Amino acid sequence: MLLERAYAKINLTLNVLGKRPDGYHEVDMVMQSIDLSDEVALEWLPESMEIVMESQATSIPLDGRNLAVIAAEKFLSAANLTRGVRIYLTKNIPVAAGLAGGSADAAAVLRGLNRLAGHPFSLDELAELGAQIGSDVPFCIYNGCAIASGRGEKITHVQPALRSWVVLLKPPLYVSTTEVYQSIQADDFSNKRVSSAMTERFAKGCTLAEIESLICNDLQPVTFRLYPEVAQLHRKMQSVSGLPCHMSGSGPTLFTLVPTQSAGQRVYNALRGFAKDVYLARLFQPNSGGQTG
Ligand SMILES: C[C@@](CO)(OP(=O)(O)O)[C@H](O)COP(=O)(O)OP(=O)(O)OC[C@H]1O[C@@H](n2ccc(N)nc2=O)[C@H](O)[C@@H]1O
Ligand SMILES: Nc1ncnc2c1ncn2[C@@H]1O[C@H](COP(=O)(O)OP(=O)(O)O)[C@@H](O)[C@H]1O
Repeated sequence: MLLERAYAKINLTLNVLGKRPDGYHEVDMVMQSIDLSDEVALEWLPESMEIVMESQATSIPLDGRNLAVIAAEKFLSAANLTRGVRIYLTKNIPVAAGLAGGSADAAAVLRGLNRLAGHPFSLDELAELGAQIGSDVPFCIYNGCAIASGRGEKITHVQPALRSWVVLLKPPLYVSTTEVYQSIQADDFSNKRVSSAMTERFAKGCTLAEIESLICNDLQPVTFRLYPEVAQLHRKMQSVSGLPCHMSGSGPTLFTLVPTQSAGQRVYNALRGFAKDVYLARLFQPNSGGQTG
């Protein structure tokens, strides 16, 4: 049995630059992994050609619609393998939350099967395969901090990254990424890419306070219009924490960055007074040696 971790992400910047002829939106984002993670266990099935998926999670399909199963199918076909696989997913990342949980699971399956099969693909090749599954999957292959452009699949690694903790609040509702992108109006588009300004500040070793003013998300007003209860929770989170709060991806998860674990614990305790799904996590960088394919 081989274990692979699937890390959630937050968006430190998310600019939507326009709609493309293929129906996707051109984006420019600073993506950052956090150490809130799912665990994927994988093994070959000796006497079966099936992909068998199991999980303790009750809120996601465990059949061919699961992104982990789709990833296994893609991998086997690209590697020209006819083998059965068992996937056991321990789900900790909240679902449909703007944290790329499904994409992270798909990426972990690609990395894990690549290890089981003796590394037929490089990480870059796995990212290309991942792009066929979803726009966020290539980033989840590498983890760490990156600028993501195109529809989100073009990855430029960023080093050094920000060192910080994050407190997350997941509002109790389901947000569809497709619905949010479909609800964008002309005024929501930005003509600027904030990502390079932010990563220049990382390189200068700027403090969290100096980075804070650049955190942005063009999808935030869209989701707030669709779900006013998220806007209301955002106001409450800011007033209770006394800190600027932001939305990740298409939402609805809200987050605030804090410099230390103890500061994070104080904010966590305050938010737990009115919200059930609150998490304290650390921004995650893979080992300096990087992950192997
Ligand atoms: C908004 C973001 C920000 O990181 O994350 P989440 O909120 O999903 O975590 C991503 O852009 C989400 O990427 P991902 O969740 O992989 O989306 P995909 O499966 O590729 O696309 C789902 C649907 O979203 C829309 N879509 C997605 C990406 C993009 N750049 N433009 C789009 O218009 C399309 O309608 C597409 O059919
Ligand atoms: N392994 C998976 N984990 C979570 N969601 C999954 C998975 N496979 C498929 N899905 C579906 O993908 C959709 C988006 O889930 P998720 O990736 O958690 O959202 P987001 O990208 O907003 O963080 C949900 O409708 C969910 O049912």
